[in-house]
Amino acid sequence: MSRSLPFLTDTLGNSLNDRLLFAVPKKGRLHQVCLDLLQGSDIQFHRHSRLDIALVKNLPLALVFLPAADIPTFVGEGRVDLGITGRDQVAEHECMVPPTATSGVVEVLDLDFGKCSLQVQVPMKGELSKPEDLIGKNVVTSFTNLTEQYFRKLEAEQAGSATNGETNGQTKLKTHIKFVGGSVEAACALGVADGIVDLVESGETMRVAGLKAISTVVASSAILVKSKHPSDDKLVDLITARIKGVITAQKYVLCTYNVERHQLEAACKITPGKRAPTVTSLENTDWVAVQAMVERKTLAVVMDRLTEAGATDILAMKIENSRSG
Ligand SMILES: Nc1ncnc2c1ncn2[C@@H]1O[C@H](COP(=O)(O)OP(=O)(O)OP(=O)(O)O)[C@@H](O)[C@H]1O
Ligand SMILES: O=P(O)(O)OC[C@H]1O[C@H](OP(=O)(O)OP(=O)(O)O)[C@H](O)[C@@H]1O
Repeated sequence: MSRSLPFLTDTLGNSLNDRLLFAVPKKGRLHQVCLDLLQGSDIQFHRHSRLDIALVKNLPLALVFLPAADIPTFVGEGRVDLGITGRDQVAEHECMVPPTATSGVVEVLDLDFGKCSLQVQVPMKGELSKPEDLIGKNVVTSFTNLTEQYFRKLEAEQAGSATNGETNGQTKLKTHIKFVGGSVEAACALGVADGIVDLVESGETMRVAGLKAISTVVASSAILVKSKHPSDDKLVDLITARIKGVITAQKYVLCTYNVERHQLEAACKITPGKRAPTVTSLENTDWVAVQAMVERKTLAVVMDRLTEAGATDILAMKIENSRSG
């Protein structure tokens, strides 16, 4: 490990040179979920107020709190080894700074939260109904690079370009793309935009603003990313395994039930488990006890089907943590 960070060393009175640096969103939608994930992974730290760096007490690691939008830059340049951000932010960054052999981020893990889509939206009431209708008009977004790439392709396709939709950096874009840092949904009502490109999760913000989605630019979720050459590969693997364990534990529950042996095959088809269900004989009976991991979101239906298949004493238990190969 050889990184020279004199400023950070002075500010904290501690050396960061021998620590893996891990960037975490300092605010916004991903912040609290990331803190919960760190806690579940037993990454212990104390963050002084106003300070965006926290030393981890029980691992040679330091957390760096950064805006989600900046994390791909720091990780991509190898200034920070690991980070959590949205796939949308990585895509936006890579539009501007394409990865090379030595720079750019590597996706390590889909974290299964922060799910949303970057969508082209227009007023619900109005003449615009398809993305092509916005060509030559004003489009407001926080994702100017992805939006420019999207409309460049659309304009080229519409012009029947010989490049067959390939982007051409030299052609002047007809569509006017403007940046705003937040509250993008207000732009149409305020007359700044004819359409917007903004994130949609539940769709509530879009509906309340009187907008409808007409196309998807990128589907996103939170991801764990690493630099191309992290300072400590072993520690990256250890943190990845811990985070994966927490994510899996949140995604699954442990389901146990009793079933008569002649109904076991049908029951096991309902709960195949991650690898296979664990089956234990109940002493001096024709009954067996079955244990299997079940995806939390399918649990109610699985329990209904198990009951129909003759299972009884069905229990579902929260998994605190997990680890698998
Ligand atoms: N409504 C949402 N639902 C799920 N994930 C979202 C949502 N909005 C944003 N995200 C994800 O969170 C990331 C960070 O967005 P967010 O707007 O919360 O950050 P920010 O701009 O740093 O914070 P703030 O808006 O509070 O200033 C996005 O790039 C996206 O991946
Ligand atoms: O589909 P929904 O569930 O309504 O979520 C979408 C909204 O969430 C995000 O904004 P956020 O609330 O984070 O604030 P911002 O507008 O300041 O970015 C996004 O930019 C949308 O406005």
